[in-house]
Amino acid sequence: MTLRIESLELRNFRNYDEAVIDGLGDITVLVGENAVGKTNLVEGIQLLTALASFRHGTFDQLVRHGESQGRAALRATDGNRQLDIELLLAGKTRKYRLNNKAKRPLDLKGLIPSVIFTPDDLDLVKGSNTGRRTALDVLGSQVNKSYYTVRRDYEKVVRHKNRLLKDEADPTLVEAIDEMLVTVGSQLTMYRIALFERLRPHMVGKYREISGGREEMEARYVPSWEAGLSKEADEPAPPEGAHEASSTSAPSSLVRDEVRDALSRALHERAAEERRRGRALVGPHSDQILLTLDGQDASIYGSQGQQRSIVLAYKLAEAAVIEEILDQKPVLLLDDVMSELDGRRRAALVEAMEGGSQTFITTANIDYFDEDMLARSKVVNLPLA
Ligand SMILES: Nc1ncnc2c1ncn2[C@@H]1O[C@H](COP(=O)(O)OP(=O)(O)OP(=O)(O)O)[C@@H](O)[C@H]1O
Repeated sequence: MTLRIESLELRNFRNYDEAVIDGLGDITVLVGENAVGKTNLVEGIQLLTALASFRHGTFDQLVRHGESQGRAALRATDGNRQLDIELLLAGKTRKYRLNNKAKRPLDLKGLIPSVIFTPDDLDLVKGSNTGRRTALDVLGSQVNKSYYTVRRDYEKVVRHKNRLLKDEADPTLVEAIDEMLVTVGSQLTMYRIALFERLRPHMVGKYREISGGREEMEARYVPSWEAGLSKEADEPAPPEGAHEASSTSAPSSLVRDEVRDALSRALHERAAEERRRGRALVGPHSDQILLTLDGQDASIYGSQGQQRSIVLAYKLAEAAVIEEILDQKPVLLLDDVMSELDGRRRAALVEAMEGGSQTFITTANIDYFDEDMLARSKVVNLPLA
C-alpha cells in the first residue's frame, strides 16, 4: 500500500530553526512570499523520499547558517506500518535513520518515491544532455538499487580514467581502465535504455494530451558510439522475474553483448583522440537524449510553451513509470510551477494531483487554486507562526 507522509520536522535545516508540520493529507499547499522557505521545505521532503536534492549542492549547505548540525525528518504510514525517516546533517556528511536505525541511502531508495517539478526543469529541454542524463539516472536510482550502484561505480571509473588521461599515463593503464569502463558502462547504458523505453511512450502520450495533438513529440536515447546500434538496443528487454530486477528491464544477453562490443570498439577507435584531448569521450557519460517536435530539435525550435509541455509530459511520465515499477504512486513535489503554466497545462497538472498521489505544491499566489481544491487541501502559510 502507498505510504502517506503524515508529518514533517525540520531543525536547523536551511532557513528553518525549528519547524513541525503535521496532519498532512493528500494535497498540501505551501503558501508564502518570496524567500520564506517554500522551496527549502520541498527540498527537505525530496531528500527524505528520493534521497537526493534537485539543487545538487553539498550537504553543509543544507545546515542553517551558523549551526553545525541539521535535521529533517518525516513520519509516514500506510495504515499498517509507521515509518520514521530521518536525515542528520553534520559538516559535509549526511546520515539516514529509519525507525531509529542507521541506514544507507541505498537501503531507503524506493521506499517513498517522489517526483519533483521546479521552474528550473525547463533546462531538461533547453539545457545540455548532462541534465537529461542526470534526470534519467535519478529516476533509475529511485526504482532500482542496482541502477544506483552501477551509476556510482561508473562515475568512479570515468573519474579514474580522466585522471590517467590528464596525467598522460601509460596507454596500457588506460587500456586496463577501459576494460572496466566497458563492463560497468555497458550495464549503465542498458539500464538507461530500458528505463528510457518505459518512459518514452508515457511521455509521448502525455504530450499529445497536453498539446491537443497539434504536433508529435518524440524522444530518443543515442549512445555515445553513435546511432548505428540504437536500433537493436531499442528492443524492449524481457523482464527478469524479480520485482526490482524487472523494474528497468534487465537487458537480454544478445543486446548486452552488442552494447559491450560497440562500446569497446568506439573506445578503441577514439583512444588516440582521448589521449590527445586528455579526457574520456566515449561512454554513457557522453550519451545523448534527443527531444523532437515534428522531427525538429525541441531545444532549438520549440516555443517556450511547447518546451514547458515537454517538461510537464516528462514529469508525468516519471510518475507513471514509478507507479508501474514500484506499484505505488510517488509523492509529487511541485515548486512554484503553477505560474509557469497556461490553463491547459495547469489542468493537466491538477488532474495528476488528483490522481491519488500525495502532493506538495508551493505558491506565492493562492489565487491559482480554485476553492474546491483548497477545500480538499491542507493550506500551510509560511513563515510558520
Ligand atoms: N543554509 C541556510 N541557512 C540559512 N538560510 C538559508 C540557507 N540556505 C538557504 N537559505 C535561505 O532560505 C531562504 C528561503 O529560500 P527558499 O528558496 O525556500 O524560498 P522560497 O520561499 O521558495 O522563495 P521564492 O518564492 O522566491 O522561490 C532564502 O532567503 C535563503 O537565503
